[in-house]
Amino acid sequence: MFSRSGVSERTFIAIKPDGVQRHLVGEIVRRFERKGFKLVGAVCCVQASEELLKEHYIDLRDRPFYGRLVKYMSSGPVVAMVWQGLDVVRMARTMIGETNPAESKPGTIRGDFCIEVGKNVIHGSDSVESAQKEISLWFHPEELMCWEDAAERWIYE
Ligand SMILES: Nc1ncnc2c1ncn2[C@@H]1O[C@H](COP(=O)(O)OP(=O)(O)OP(=O)(O)O)[C@@H](O)[C@H]1O
Repeated sequence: MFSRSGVSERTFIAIKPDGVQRHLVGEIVRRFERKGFKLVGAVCCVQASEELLKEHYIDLRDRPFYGRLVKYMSSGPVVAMVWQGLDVVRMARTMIGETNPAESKPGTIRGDFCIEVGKNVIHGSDSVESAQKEISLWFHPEELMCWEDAAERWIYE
């Protein structure tokens, strides 16, 4: 197992129903893989319950779009994933872009693949604490894999 401290940081990434419907799953997974991050958990095509989504977005419960957001997220299958690597929470947010795709730079996922905030194709945890909470909400501990990535010695110094 690669032992550098920090490499074991994990983040929760979900491809939202519009990302699945628009056939972006392969493209998004490819970006995270090619960056060098390690996939340690995935539930491909899960229909999230309203109960889970309300808990996931609990911090936004007073926002006017909360009901619409829960409906959008439960409107079709999502792909839920856990990615691991050095500083992965922050770097994944950089790869994803701004909440509003219109403010996201080309080269980011939202900058390249979507237009409106209410259909922004992907979720990524915004802090290490949120990632821990979200991972435990969406996954049982035994669903997460510890595995040795042979490429790690070519990714980290
Ligand atoms: N003004 C809005 N109108 C409609 N939906 C919105 C609006 N603002 C945010 N949302 C939706 O709520 C989600 C969560 O909002 P938040 O402010 O936490 O942004 P985020 O952290 O970039 O997004 P996410 O948590 O999905 O990664 C957004 O990704 C988007 O789908």
